[in-house]
Amino acid sequence: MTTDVRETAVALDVAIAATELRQRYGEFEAVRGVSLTVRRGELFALLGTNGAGKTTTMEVLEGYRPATSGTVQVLGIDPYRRRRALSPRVGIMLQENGFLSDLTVAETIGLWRDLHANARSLDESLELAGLADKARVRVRQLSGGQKRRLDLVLSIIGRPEVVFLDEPTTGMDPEARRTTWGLIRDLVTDGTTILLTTHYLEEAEHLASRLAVMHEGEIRVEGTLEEVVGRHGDRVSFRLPPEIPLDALPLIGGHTPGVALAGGTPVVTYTIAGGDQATRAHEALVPLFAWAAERGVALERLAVRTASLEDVFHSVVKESA
Ligand SMILES: Nc1ncnc2c1ncn2[C@@H]1O[C@H](COP(=O)(O)OP(=O)(O)OP(=O)(O)O)[C@@H](O)[C@H]1O
Repeated sequence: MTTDVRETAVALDVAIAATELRQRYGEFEAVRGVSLTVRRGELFALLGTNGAGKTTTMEVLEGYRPATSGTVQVLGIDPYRRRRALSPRVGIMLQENGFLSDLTVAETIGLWRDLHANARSLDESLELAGLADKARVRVRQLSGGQKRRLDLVLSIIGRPEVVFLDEPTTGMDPEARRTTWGLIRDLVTDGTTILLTTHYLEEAEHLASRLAVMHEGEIRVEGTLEEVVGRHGDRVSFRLPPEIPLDALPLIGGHTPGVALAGGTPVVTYTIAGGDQATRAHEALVPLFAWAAERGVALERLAVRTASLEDVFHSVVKESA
């Protein structure tokens, strides 16, 4: 099989693939064996701590640098060796934009339009950027959030099949962020494949079909939001009844509780993982209520909640500490 045939075969339903990707900067290994697959039409969110290796991973996938080891493919093509073949099909929004800040918004869009065969019109681009009234304004006079929005629109001006968005909504106010999410969702609806990095967990919750949390160069957690938080477990919590000593708290499903102070009051929390996600909280509550009834105590402020993405994120960092 020639390289091209093999590449095409892989490209049918996988848009982005990295296998055992490693990236060194001198002695420092920034990415340590990352494997991920993004299917066509999917939005995959790469989350992680500062310095986790997200941007580095993106840069290798974008073809900015060759991988130190491992393989990467975008639309079945090696993004570094065949960057020119790939570039009309890929849109890239970097963390730092490279605008010529003396140009007006319209001139900047015009410049980008000239680079693409099937570019969106100036009017559509201004509309998508929410900058219809800023066409004659110089780019340097835009706010940080407006520049991000313009940058996003420039990355999709040529209607790419795959888009890399590195922290696309940083610096945007909550309203602008919501509008931008709408734009990103529309791209996905139209079949665009998107790999996005973000520090806003809510952004991943809103947009991602699948997500991964990176830390220290590795993917530590990966899956759909439901899978990721489901694996982490449900939380059952209540105020510790004053008359109950800590060692009298029951085991629930074999788990001991954690006790932490919340506003000066000890709060008991059980993390219920494994089992049937749909019913495990219920199964945990049955023996807990029996225990409380036996002792004649009420479980004050009883709450059951599924783990949040934030819980998952913090535990990834804590496990490494
Ligand atoms: N050109 C470079 N030369 C040397 N080290 C680098 C270079 N670029 C990145 N690094 C280091 O590699 C690690 C990963 O950086 P990277 O920018 O990929 O992380 P990140 O997950 O995108 O972080 P952030 O969320 O802060 O943007 C960091 O420790 C960073 O200091």
